[in-house]
Amino acid sequence: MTVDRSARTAAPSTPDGAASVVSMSGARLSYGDRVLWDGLDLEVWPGEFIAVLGPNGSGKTSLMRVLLGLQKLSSGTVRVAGAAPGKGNRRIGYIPQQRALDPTLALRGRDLIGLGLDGHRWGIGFAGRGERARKVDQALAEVGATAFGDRPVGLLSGGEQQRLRVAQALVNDPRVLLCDEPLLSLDLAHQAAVSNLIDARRRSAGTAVLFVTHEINPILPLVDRVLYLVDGRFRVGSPEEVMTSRTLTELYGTKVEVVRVGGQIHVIGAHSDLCEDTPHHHAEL
Ligand SMILES: Nc1ncnc2c1ncn2[C@@H]1O[C@H](COP(=O)(O)OP(=O)(O)OP(=O)(O)O)[C@@H](O)[C@H]1O
Repeated sequence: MTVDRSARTAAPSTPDGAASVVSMSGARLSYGDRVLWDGLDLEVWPGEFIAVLGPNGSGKTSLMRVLLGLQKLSSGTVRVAGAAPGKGNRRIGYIPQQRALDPTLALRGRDLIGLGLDGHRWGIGFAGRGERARKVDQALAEVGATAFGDRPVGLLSGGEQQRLRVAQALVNDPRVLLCDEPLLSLDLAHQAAVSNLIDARRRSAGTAVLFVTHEINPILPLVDRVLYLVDGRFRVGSPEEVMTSRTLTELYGTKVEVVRVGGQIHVIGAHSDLCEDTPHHHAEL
């Protein structure tokens, strides 16, 4: 399915009559007195790429957890791939925040990817061993991991492990791909490779992408809409609508400058934890 994104960037509608794959209405999440977000209405359409931005602790990972069915909303409703979160998990791919795997883990890369196909089931594996192996090989090749697919994952570099996580998330053709800072620890070449892979998949298969990041620039050309969370407030819209000095000043409640240089967006403000000013994402392995 090829998706016309231009028709949907500013005002989400259903140009091809497709149903949204994520639907949140009046969603509120609070921990005790602390409100992470409230009144969140969000429809995400097949093939759409949404960047989820916000400073530390603004509730980006918590949003992922709600969509995965790991965290209940305080109020409001949420549906993912046409079902309550947790029920439709097989249609959700998830790339978690990078954490180094245990060096003693006796699991090969191809086993990790295989878990994305049938890890939710006990006993009987994916129908047809040949078909399963073919899908795993294809997923390994897509992330350029064929050469290390048979090595124990715990002995791989952080970037190699991350590429396997991407393959695992995509191997089951998810309708929704949730990415929690998937480019962290990747060098620039692999940041581009992983971004392009995700982009190609959503264009060819209509997979919707929610992509949590502190830095929008590496993915800016791919982004249809931004969901920007700050201290209980949020804005949703195209990068041109949201990433402006006026909007971010309103959101942060303090003077923020958005500067565009050479096709990149830089956010400059009083907070040290503002998005896009954190260069650690470019760390080499
Ligand atoms: N189960 C929980 N109970 C209480 N507070 C929680 C719980 N889970 C998260 N929080 C708090 O909610 C806030 C939002 O956390 P979350 O991990 O969603 O933020 P984030 O935007 O992903 O942050 P970061 O950019 O640092 O990864 C944090 O202050 C966190 O401590």
